[in-house]
Amino acid sequence: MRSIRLFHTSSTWLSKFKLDPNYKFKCGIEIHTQLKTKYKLFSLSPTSFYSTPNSKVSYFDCGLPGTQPKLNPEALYLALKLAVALDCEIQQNSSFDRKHYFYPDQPLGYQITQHYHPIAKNGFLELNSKFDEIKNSSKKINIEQIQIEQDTGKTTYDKFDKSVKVDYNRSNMPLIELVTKPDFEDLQQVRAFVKKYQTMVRHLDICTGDLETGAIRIDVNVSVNGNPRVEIKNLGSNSDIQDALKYEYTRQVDSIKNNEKIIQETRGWTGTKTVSLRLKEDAVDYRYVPDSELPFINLSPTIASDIKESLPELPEQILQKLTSKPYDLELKYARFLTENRDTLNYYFQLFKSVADRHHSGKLANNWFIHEFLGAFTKINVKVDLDILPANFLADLVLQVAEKNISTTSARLLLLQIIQTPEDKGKPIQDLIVQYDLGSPVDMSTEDLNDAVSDICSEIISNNADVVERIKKGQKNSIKFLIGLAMKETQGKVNAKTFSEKFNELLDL
Ligand SMILES: Nc1ncnc2c1ncn2[C@@H]1O[C@H](COP(=O)(O)OP(=O)(O)OP(=O)(O)O)[C@@H](O)[C@H]1O
Ligand SMILES: [Mg+2]
Ligand SMILES: [Mg+2]
Repeated sequence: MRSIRLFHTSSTWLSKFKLDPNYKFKCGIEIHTQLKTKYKLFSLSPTSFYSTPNSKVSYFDCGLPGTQPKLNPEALYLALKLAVALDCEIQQNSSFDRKHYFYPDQPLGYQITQHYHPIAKNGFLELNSKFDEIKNSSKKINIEQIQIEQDTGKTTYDKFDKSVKVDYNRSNMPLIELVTKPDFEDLQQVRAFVKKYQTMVRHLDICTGDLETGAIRIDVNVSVNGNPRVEIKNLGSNSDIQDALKYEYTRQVDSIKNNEKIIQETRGWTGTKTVSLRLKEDAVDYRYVPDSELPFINLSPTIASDIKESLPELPEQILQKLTSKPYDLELKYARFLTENRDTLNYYFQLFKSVADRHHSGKLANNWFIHEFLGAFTKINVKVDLDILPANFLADLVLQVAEKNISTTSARLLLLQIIQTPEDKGKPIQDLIVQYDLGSPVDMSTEDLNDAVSDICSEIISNNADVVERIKKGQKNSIKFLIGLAMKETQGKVNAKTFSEKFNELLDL
């Protein structure tokens, strides 16, 4: 199989950075995840991602006096899905608290969160070297808790009129904060955990899973050799997380070597280094109090098992399935498919559609991953699966399998379809006719056999040097001759026919 750029194998850059065995790295992370609900957490304004600033704001979202919160049950349901998928203990009773601080993006003067009684506790996510890029064979990351909370608005500094602008569209959007125990022992584990978490929230369909858009925001806490922890807030990409961790670990190790005291503090990441934002002594006193307007959440004792039954297959189960019979995909391709639900669904449909028509579904593997997705990469176009529905790609695969069209023609047709919007949705059979790609397949006809013989003979006489090489044992050079013949016939005759003919004519 040809390899294409869509896939990365292992991350060699990670191995360049080494922890010093004398300085023990310890890390715990906090993940904020924006839930994909229709409405906001405590109001009926629609959630919005790309709307005009301040166009999706209700009275409650901007903290007008007299307005009251009402919990959106969809947010609760999505949080529970994640909690169950991570094997957390769902708390039958939980409640909301007010975390006070004053900032323009927080119009209520406090954030509603779950400080004293979160919705779920004590879960875990297991990493293993079969499916995750970690050094040990397995590593369990314990989850301390999952809490539901509101997002804040967004402030931006406008350079032109030198003012700070506030957009309340994000205010009161539903978030969950997941807090892990400080179980990470190296950087690979953090990276693998975040990746696995991203894939999981996408599969559960509770969040887009993207760090770059801010749908997931991560704070990391690092300590070395039992010294106080330092928190680095708001890391926006996987590489920022890795770079910030490397920088902070090295900084702390150097401090210890220089006998400097490490203090508990919160730092920010500038893109090249971490800088102090505030020390523990200056920590804000949040004056947590239970929210007086929101009732307790009381859940049925069977809620965890009920939700468990309704969960889709989790990414790890899917990977297991894709790498075993009948799919038998290589792990890197299985991983690629698992990262995107639409791609995965397309693959399963294609596989089934080919298998249903009495062919090995495995024919689909190469055609989907290398030929179809590869064609987009080849011409540098964003993958759009709608261009060719799965059952149509299955038609094409079968046309090739039944030798009604050559592999070369099928490849050309895929490129053509991708670049021609008018071809979208047209049946494959019609396109084969439209582009005159049907091969004169009937090899029983003497005419065709003669035509193939003529073409091959001519190529042989025009390429004496290649023929000599083949005769001397470089059998592979025959591919060059086949290529010339295919070009001559514009891919209408398949490679196997030419291969047989060349072998016959050259007495191989
Ligand atoms: N010694 C340690 N070294 C590294 N990380 C630690 C250590 N002790 C605790 N942590 C991590 O610090 C994080 C603490 O998060 P938590 O949300 O409980 O508190 P916080 O950071 O003080 O609160 P806030 O949500 O306001 O930032 C957890 O992820 C935990 O695993
Ligand atoms: Mg926290
Ligand atoms: Mg924190």
